[in-house]
Amino acid sequence: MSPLPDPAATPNFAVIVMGVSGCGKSTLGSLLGAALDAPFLEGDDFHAPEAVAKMRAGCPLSDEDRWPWLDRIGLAANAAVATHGRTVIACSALRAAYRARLHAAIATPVRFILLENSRERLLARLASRANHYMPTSLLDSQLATLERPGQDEDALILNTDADPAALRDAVLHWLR
Ligand SMILES: Nc1ncnc2c1ncn2[C@@H]1O[C@H](COP(=O)(O)OP(=O)(O)O)[C@@H](O)[C@H]1O
Ligand SMILES: O=C(O)[C@H](O)[C@@H](O)[C@H](O)[C@H](O)COP(=O)(O)O
Repeated sequence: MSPLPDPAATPNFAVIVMGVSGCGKSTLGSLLGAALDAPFLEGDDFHAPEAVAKMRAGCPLSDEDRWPWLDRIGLAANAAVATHGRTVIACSALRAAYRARLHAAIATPVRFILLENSRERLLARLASRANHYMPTSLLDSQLATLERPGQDEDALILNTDADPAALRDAVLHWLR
């Protein structure tokens, strides 16, 4: 892998790793944050306690639950870009309207990466993940809500059968 561009000479940007629960957002996002020397923001940390309780109880979030959450992520992204010039965010961003909200909230170019896998593989990964509030029973509603980015959104789409380091390198290549 060739060296990254000089951060001082690189325009500001935000990278959002998106997709349904268990697709690998946090795993890839934290690797990308380290590789880009950028703060990594975990979208789960910005949910209201009531929203986490709702998901824990097996109830999908509504648009009304998600709008303020997306706006909080936007504010945190702007703060991270102000201090570091770039940030990497893990955020489900399942619908096109949520991605538009993030674009509107974040005052710098935003690049989306959709992570995908089969329902069976996602269920297995969710089941093997310890200490997480998200029940596997919500996967089907996540998959039903997901609107894959269209061509107009210029997103990178990756399957997470590949190992995380290979995915990280594919994203770094795409960003250049
Ligand atoms: N590329 C990958 N290959 C194998 N396992 C992965 C990969 N990405 C994530 N995982 C595993 O799948 C589970 C869900 O990943 P996670 O990053 O928490 O997903 P998300 O943040 O999208 O919910 C975790 O146990 C993680 O270790
Ligand atoms: O919009 C949503 O419904 C949530 O953001 C959801 O997509 C997210 O998946 C959960 O917060 C669980 O977190 P993980 O994605 O880390 O499983």
